[in-house]
Amino acid sequence: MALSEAAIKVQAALKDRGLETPMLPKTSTPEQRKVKIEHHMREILTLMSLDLTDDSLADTPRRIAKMYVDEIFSGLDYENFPKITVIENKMGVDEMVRVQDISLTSTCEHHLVTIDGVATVAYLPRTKIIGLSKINRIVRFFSQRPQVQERLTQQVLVALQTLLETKDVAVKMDAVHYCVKSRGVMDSTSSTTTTALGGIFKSNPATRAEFLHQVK
Ligand SMILES: Nc1nc2c(ncn2[C@@H]2O[C@H](COP(=O)(O)OP(=O)(O)OP(=O)(O)O)[C@@H](O)[C@H]2O)c(=O)[nH]1
Ligand SMILES: [Zn+2]
Repeated sequence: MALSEAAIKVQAALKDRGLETPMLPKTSTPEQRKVKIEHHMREILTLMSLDLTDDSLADTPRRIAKMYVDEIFSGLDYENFPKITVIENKMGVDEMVRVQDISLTSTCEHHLVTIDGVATVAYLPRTKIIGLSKINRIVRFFSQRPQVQERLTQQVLVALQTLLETKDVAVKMDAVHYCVKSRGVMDSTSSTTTTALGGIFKSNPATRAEFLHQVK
């Protein structure tokens, strides 16, 4: 399948900025990847002494393979980049558009456990306006990769800057990392905030404050 124009542009912009997820070129189809992942998962679970003949466990390797490729890591494949609707700003909107409390579920790339949080995204329209749901979809696309929160925040910023043809975009994320909560230091109360500010959100203290303070 050919990549969409939006996917090609965003991929190039991330590469340019050194913000792309470290990835190798794909040499197999999603179906081929699932078959191989299932095989390796079977090995891993068996090594952990689980009896995969048990009816509850029997399909776990296949489920994990499907979940990785089609769901939680589907954002590694630009063929899954959302269909983007951008329209000309004919009505001359020049005030901040902000979408808040976008739910965000990602996976930490160091431990492959859940990152659970919310994102807020804002921009100042110039020549283009984007369909609101597309902002949520872009957050979701980049969340569906192994991630560090800092890179995830930056990737959403650069994707939107590219599609909206303006630097004036801001992204904030608050998330709980289960690698901190359910293992390791076992801290169940801390959360992490990251921001990525572009254009006027970075340079103008009033715009920056308007964004950061109106975010809960
Ligand atoms: N900056 C950043 N660090 C992260 C993120 N997710 C996980 N980490 C951290 O990545 C680090 C990996 O550290 P290591 O010392 O190699 O791994 P570890 O021995 O499992 O570390 P502990 O979690 O301290 O047990 C840990 O400090 C994690 O908290 C993230 O999104 N951003
Ligand atoms: Zn982790």
